[in-house]
Amino acid sequence: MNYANGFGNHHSSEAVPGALPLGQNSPQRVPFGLYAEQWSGSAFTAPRAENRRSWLYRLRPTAQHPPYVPYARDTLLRSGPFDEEPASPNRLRWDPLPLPQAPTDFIDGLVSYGGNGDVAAGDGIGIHLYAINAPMRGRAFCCADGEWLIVPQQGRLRVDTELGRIELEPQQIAVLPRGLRYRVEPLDGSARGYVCENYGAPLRLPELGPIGANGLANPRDFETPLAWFEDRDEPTEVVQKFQGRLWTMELPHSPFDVVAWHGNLAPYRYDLRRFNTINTVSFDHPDPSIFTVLTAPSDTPGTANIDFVIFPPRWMVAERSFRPPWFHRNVMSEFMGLIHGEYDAKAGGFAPAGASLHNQMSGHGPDRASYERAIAADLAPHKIDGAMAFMFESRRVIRPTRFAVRTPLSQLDYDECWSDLDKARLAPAQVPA
Ligand SMILES: O=C(O)Cc1cc(O)ccc1O
Ligand SMILES: [Fe+2]
Repeated sequence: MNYANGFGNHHSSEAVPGALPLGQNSPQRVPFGLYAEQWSGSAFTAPRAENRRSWLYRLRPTAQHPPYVPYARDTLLRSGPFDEEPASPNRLRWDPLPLPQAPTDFIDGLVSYGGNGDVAAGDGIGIHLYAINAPMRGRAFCCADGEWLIVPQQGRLRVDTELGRIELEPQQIAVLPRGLRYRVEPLDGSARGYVCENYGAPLRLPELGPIGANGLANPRDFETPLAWFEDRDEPTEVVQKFQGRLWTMELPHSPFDVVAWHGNLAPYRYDLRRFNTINTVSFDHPDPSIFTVLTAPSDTPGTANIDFVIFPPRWMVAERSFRPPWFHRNVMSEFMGLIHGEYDAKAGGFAPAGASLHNQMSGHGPDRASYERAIAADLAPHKIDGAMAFMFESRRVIRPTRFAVRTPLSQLDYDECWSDLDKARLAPAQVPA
């Protein structure tokens, strides 16, 4: 298809031969009278390894637009600071987000569940779900507040972006950099999924350390779309998320008019089924960081603004071990979603398109049924198959939105999944007086 491979590469692409200037970025006269525009995703002076920018050659400069005005429709999209509700030490879990009845496109079908940090400080994340049944017709979206990691759960999407077209299906993900304009179309009538909006440093591949040069998500499996454009003089509403609010303006033409581009700031997709999962071949359940697909670092080494972690199909072979996720309290906060199947720590209640939140230091772990099953299991090699769960793990407490707290999807009985775990048995003589 129309993609170039590799993570963070410098790509060059032209939808019309001869549109891309050679040997320089900004010639006195750009071929065909196109406008050269630099799109900077990092400070000019960021070190090379962090520096991200692309040069776009387009029919009109982005600068040519009327003023933005506040977006009039009600929206459940929220941003940091998340202060609608107190942060709660309680474990939270939600039933699947239903698909809409009325026609709803991607912009209006976004519902924020929570987040942390502050868009103004460029630190933290927003967590949204989408449930949609209509294309963004005559509309484009753009987020100036952060990059968007899109995790489809149901239904294929086509994401037309300024730099090219991405097709996505469940078990694939896309990352859309800050400032990119795009429109989303469900290809199967309706679609549903999760979004992590990252206000901080962009997502990148984790270090591999002693794993070596290969493994986990391999760079060559990341796909960036090639240049594509449309020359349509039809009114298009551009909705921009800026400092936590939506703004809108209308262009008399399509904003998808980039005929050629080159650089290393670009959207990309990745198929989670390509993940080279690494796990124990001896004993004990490793820390789930071994399943990190992408990480967005913070200024504290090894402590991510957000780690995107998956729980893909894999062989469980650990000997003499409790194989599911262990009981746990974590300084990092954990928001989980399920694309399909059953998650090995939860025999019930955690459904595809549902979600859970285990915040900093809240005790969590396998429910009673999963625990009983695991301690009784015959420890023959066993394949966890037909399931794909994921986690957005963040250094800061994830504060729920009002929607998340008040929606009837919120499972008020979530604590019950641990309440009937039996007490450990000691003989009276073993207990200190
Ligand atoms: O289910 C969870 O809470 C996520 C998780 C998974 C795992 O394999 C180990 C620890 C952990 O927190
Ligand atoms: Fe956990």
